[in-house]
Amino acid sequence: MSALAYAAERAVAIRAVLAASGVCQRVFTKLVNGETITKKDKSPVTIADFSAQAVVNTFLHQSFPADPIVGEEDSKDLRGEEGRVMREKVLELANTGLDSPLTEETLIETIDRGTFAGGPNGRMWALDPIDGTKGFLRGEQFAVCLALIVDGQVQVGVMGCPNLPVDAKNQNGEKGCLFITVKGQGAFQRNFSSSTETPISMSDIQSLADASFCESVESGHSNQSESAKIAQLLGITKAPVRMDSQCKYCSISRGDAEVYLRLPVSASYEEKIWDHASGSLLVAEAGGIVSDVHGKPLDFSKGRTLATNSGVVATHAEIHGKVIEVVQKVLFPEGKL
Ligand SMILES: Nc1ncnc2c1ncn2[C@@H]1O[C@H](COP(=O)(O)OS(=O)(=O)O)[C@@H](OP(=O)(O)O)[C@H]1O
Ligand SMILES: [Mg+2]
Ligand SMILES: [Mg+2]
Ligand SMILES: [Mg+2]
Repeated sequence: MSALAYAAERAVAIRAVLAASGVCQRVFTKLVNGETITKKDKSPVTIADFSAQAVVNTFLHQSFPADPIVGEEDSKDLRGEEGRVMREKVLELANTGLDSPLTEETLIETIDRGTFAGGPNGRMWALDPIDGTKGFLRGEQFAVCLALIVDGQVQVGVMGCPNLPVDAKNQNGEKGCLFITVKGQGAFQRNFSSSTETPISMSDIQSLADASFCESVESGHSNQSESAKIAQLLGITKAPVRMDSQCKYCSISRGDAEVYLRLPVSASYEEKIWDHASGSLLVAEAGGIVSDVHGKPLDFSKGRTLATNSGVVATHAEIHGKVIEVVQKVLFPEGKL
């Protein structure tokens, strides 16, 4: 029997995400004020974001040197005299996750391997070294997210969620889980502490009255008053589960909640491919459908953003049509798109 498709990519992605997750956990225990900087759009970035991108990019380059990477971060703030303090910290931290240490020069080069523009052709990796940086800073949920996209289709997704309980029913139990998926091969979860993988699937709810939904913690990332209206119209009575990062996709994929709503707050914001590539494949492989608010599939072939999509609606396949119908009614009451 021939080997499963993308077996090598899956294995390398697991090693890379575990190493980067370890770096993030080490940074968190050391994180102090002043090590967070803010980008032009006011989003935070920490030494952990840079270090984790350097670690993952190093693993990818070792195994797949020809593959381009669409990564969230770049080295701009680490260069020159202004960036020296930050650069030295990032170098030290990144090297805690690597067998062969990077130098200051190779660190910059490695981080900037993530500047690929994306597009419709060929292979590329999409990397969010820390998704949910705000959650990371609060000691709550964040995820290291890596996906392989081939000709615009996500083929492999691996997400490391260091603060996510391995069992949602035991919030005080072991934390740290990895979610793994390859197109056509299903969705799996394993603990950081063991390599045993367990298949996961979305919960097969019979009635929306029993459902609960996930959304962003940040009201600036998803319109929470509209999601409350949608929930009410759907007959959902449970309070929303607010969680940072693609842990939302992971949670619904293993049945902790049934619906993930990300409703656009501003018409001009384009979702980034690294915020959705791995999570959307995980949900699809766990029995769900992921689309934008119009029911259109997410299109990963348009560059670094989902330029032709608006928001995200992820649910079990059985209820997706119904949820989209209500989302449309609430967002576009006059039927205008
Ligand atoms: N305006 C707006 N609308 C939608 N999304 C935005 C917006 N601004 C930022 N971002 C992206 O949100 C990513 C974090 O998403 P979350 O779902 O984790 O939101 S939350 O911060 O937890 O509430 C976050 O990812 P990270 O930067 O990796 O944390 C951003 O890429
Ligand atoms: Mg960010
Ligand atoms: Mg992100
Ligand atoms: Mg990020």
